[in-house]
Amino acid sequence: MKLRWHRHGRSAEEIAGLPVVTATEMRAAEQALFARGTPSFDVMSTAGRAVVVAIQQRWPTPFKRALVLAGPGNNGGDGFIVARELANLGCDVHVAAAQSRDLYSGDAARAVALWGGHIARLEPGALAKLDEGDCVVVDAIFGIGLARPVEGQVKAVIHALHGSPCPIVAVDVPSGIDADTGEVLGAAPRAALTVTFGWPKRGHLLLPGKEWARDLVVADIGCHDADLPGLGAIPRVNGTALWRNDLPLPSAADHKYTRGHALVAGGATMPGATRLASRAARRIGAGMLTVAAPREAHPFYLIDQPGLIVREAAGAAGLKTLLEDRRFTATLVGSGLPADSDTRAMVEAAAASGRALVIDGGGLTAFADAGDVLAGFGRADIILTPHEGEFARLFPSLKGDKLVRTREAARIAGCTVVVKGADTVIAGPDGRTAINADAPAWLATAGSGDVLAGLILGLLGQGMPAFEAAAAGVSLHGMAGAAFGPGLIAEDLPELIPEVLRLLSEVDPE
Ligand SMILES: NC(=O)C1=CN([C@@H]2O[C@H](COP(=O)(O)OP(=O)(O)OC[C@H]3O[C@@H](n4cnc5c(N)ncnc54)[C@H](OP(=O)(O)O)[C@@H]3O)[C@@H](O)[C@H]2O)[C@H](O)CC1
Ligand SMILES: [K+]
Repeated sequence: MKLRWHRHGRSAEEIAGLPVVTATEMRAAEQALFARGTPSFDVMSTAGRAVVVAIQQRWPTPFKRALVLAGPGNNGGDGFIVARELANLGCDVHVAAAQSRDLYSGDAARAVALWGGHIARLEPGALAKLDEGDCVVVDAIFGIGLARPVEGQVKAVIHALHGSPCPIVAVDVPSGIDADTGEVLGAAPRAALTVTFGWPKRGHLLLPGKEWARDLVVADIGCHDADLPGLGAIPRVNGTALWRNDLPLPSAADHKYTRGHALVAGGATMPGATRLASRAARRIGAGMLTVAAPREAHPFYLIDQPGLIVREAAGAAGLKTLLEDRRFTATLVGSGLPADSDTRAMVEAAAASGRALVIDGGGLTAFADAGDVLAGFGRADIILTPHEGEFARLFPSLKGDKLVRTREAARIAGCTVVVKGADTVIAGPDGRTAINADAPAWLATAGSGDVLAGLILGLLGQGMPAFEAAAAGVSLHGMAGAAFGPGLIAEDLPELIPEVLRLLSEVDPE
């Protein structure tokens, strides 16, 4: 039984590269599996057994008791399989169901028939069992068939679960979490572990669903990627599988110029941000790094990075002149710059130079009321790195979940878009999309975004394709944050890149 684990807040490498599907895509793949001759009830049985194996792996000491909460559909059916399997292992299993035995149909009815035990009503009273402790709760109320907000008795049960010391294992999806968007519809239990089938669902990786699902297991139930309709356009879990082959690593033939000359537009107001980005670009391998800044700002940039070049460039005209030097391979404009017309002009000058470009911070907000100008840029090697606030000001008309909005922004702008957060989404204008699953919460510190912009610049400057540079930058940023952990400040991140690259080089790229 192949189970892929993604422990919450830890590396997602085990699920990296996997398609991230919607309920509709999952159902289509399920049908393809059935069409290949696999009986649907066998798939349900495999799904139920996978939940039990995951529980055994997560909690090696068997629970004395289990309380299975079963809904009216096939998610409930899975629950009855789990109940029987746990009972066969000697666990004292109790089942509470949303409807009586005779109302079940199809595979779920077969699963109910195989459960010989008592079935209580699904109501808060059924949770009394938990008071005895040493009990696991199996949430098999709703899965990908959730069709509307949870209410009534089910809502009351979910509320009564909050604060229970007994861990909750969600079957497929925490009941009440929209599998496509990660939204909480009415109410949902906070799981300790979620076991899903085939592939991760969008709602497992997007907030808030990601926080409700917690540890995630993806169980193989016999589906193949080829069963998925429109596989090429389906988002993927970010990780080395998406960018490793394009990661620029130096060879004996390299020298500073072949490793790319990156340029960062710097100012006098927030030089710290520009310095963090510059340091990160150098740490990730840019052969040379120049900060272009007005003369009065030069002392800020000369203090701590002797290897960094500082050139005078006043505004867009100065930047334009500098970029006539064809040896510059990529530019970053915005980190540490005010959101004003000067900055906007510098972004436009950098875009007009035809060089790969990262637009961050003030460089984005400078277009707050002129999103259509950004739309005119239309180049995949122009990478926008907004956080949600900046995104909302740039694309105020876009609605829907983060994945849908980011994709649409990439399509509209014709650029690569990285919308940052605990569930960062990377989207290319060609429709390729990745969701980052393992950014540690320690990254929520000032300057962290500037480091990310610098990492992406450094990779772009070395000639890495834009989508891969963005995806790799986000991953490496997360790996550095995880490597440091508690007490992380942005200044620590660039200095951890060498360790992250060393670890990567030790991992065999199978
Ligand atoms: N994907 C796979 O490969 C497999 C999935 N399995 C499991 O099956 C579920 C999906 O089962 P499905 O029956 O389609 O849907 P659910 O069980 O998730 O829920 C649907 C039933 O729940 C009712 N419903 C939906 N929302 C609500 C609500 N807010 N309040 C009350 N009732 C609700 C819905 O009723 P309708 O009135 O809308 O018809 C349905 O009765 C999947 O998640 C997996 O766990 C297979 O077992 C294995 C293969
Ligand atoms: K569930």
